[in-house]
Amino acid sequence: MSQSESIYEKLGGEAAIGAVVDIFYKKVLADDTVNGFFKDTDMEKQRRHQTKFLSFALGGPAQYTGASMAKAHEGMNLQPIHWNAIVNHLTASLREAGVGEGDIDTIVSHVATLKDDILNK
Ligand code: HEM
Repeated sequence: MSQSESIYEKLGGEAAIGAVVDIFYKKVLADDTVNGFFKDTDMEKQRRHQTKFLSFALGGPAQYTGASMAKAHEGMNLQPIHWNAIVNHLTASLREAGVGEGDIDTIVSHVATLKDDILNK
């Protein structure tokens, strides 16, 4: 186990992410605080989005070639209430998927570094 192993690798890579994606996806779409942002997003795109989202949040491989976080959320004018909802769904999904509390703390700390890039864009 290398010292640089990311949480993404530790959880089992892309396959393990799939389980979390399904849980997270259901929670996000069931939540009126945030589901409106995804109303024009089709299922296929949604799944890809969530997989990228989680890979990004978990420090996955540098295979992500999409927009910067500021660019990806440009024009959405996301506010703290939306941010908190997403982070809460992420935390609950990781917990349900059996990820340990220590790893969840690490993930939430990492995601927090993206906050300024994502809000008010
Ligand atoms: C927790 C931190 C977040 C991360 C790591 C994240 C990650 C991403 C990624 C990787 C993309 C795809 C960009 C691309 O394909 O070029 C994206 C797009 C998007 N994000 Fe986020 N995001 C976060 C927070 C949020 C929040 C708080 C909301 C709204 C409640 C949101 C709503 C969206 C929407 C609507 C899209 C576009 C989906 C589409 O392509 O139709 N994101 N995000």
